Amino acid sequence: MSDARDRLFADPLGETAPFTFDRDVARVFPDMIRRSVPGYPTVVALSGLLAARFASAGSTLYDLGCSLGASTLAMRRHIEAEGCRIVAVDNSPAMLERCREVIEADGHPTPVELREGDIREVPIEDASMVVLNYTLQFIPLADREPLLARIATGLRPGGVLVLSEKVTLADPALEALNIDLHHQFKRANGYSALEVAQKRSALENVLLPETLDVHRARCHAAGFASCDVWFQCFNFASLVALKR
Ligand SMILES: Nc1ncnc2c1ncn2[C@@H]1O[C@H](C[S@+](CC[C@H]([NH3+])C(=O)[O-])CC(=O)[O-])[C@@H](O)[C@H]1O
Ligand SMILES: O=C(O)C(=O)Cc1ccccc1
Repeated sequence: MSDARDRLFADPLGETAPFTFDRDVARVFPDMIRRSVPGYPTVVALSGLLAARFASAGSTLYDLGCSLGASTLAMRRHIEAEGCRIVAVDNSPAMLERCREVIEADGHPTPVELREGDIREVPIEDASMVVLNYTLQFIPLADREPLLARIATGLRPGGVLVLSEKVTLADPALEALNIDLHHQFKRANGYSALEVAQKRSALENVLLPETLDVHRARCHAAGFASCDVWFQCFNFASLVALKR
């Protein structure tokens, strides 16, 4: 059921409406994100290893913009510390409904609390790990630093933020190359040129990528002691930020 093929942009749409996380997207989401985001399966799986390393006893791990719970499941399987729980948040009712089914079917004993809400408003408390896997890119630019500052405050000393994003490159030749390679990746995964073009137009002004320099500087400004890239594939990167 969750392996339904993404054909949402396959037929000519005339004017493409802005991208939203509705019921249609939720139905095909695992297929869509796997075929669209180079490195996604690796980043999600390795988020689990980071959970094994960073989860501390009695703490909360947050999955902000959890979609169908892929990062939550990866963390849940790898936490070694006692008495942890996961709070997974998404503001799309369609995503959260399907996420609930996925989490229940998983049946692992670590408790997961699902919250339907805006990650800009959810309290972050007594956290050892916060994951923003491909979610900050949908938050208005002005709201990003206040969100990261609240995360830094809510983390325990020694805690970690995992921040995965589509990024832009300041060098125009590298930017053009990475966009081309990303489109080639999507074509190699079975998307037509029309699907690539229509989805790109739907994401305009919805998904706002920034440079890695901007992300690193914002993490520092928000109160993280250290921040850098641990994974990158074309114009998709994942950073860790550490709280001292
Ligand atoms: N303000 C917001 N508040 C709450 N949720 C939001 C907000 N804005 C967007 N979302 C949610 O963020 C998620 C982004 S997808 C994350 C993948 C997941 N992390 C994964 O590891 O599979 C990435 C992508 O589709 O490229 C969607 O489910 C939105 O509803
Ligand atoms: O598909 C794209 O071009 C993307 O940039 C990533 C993406 C993946 C899933 C939903 C929205 C954006």
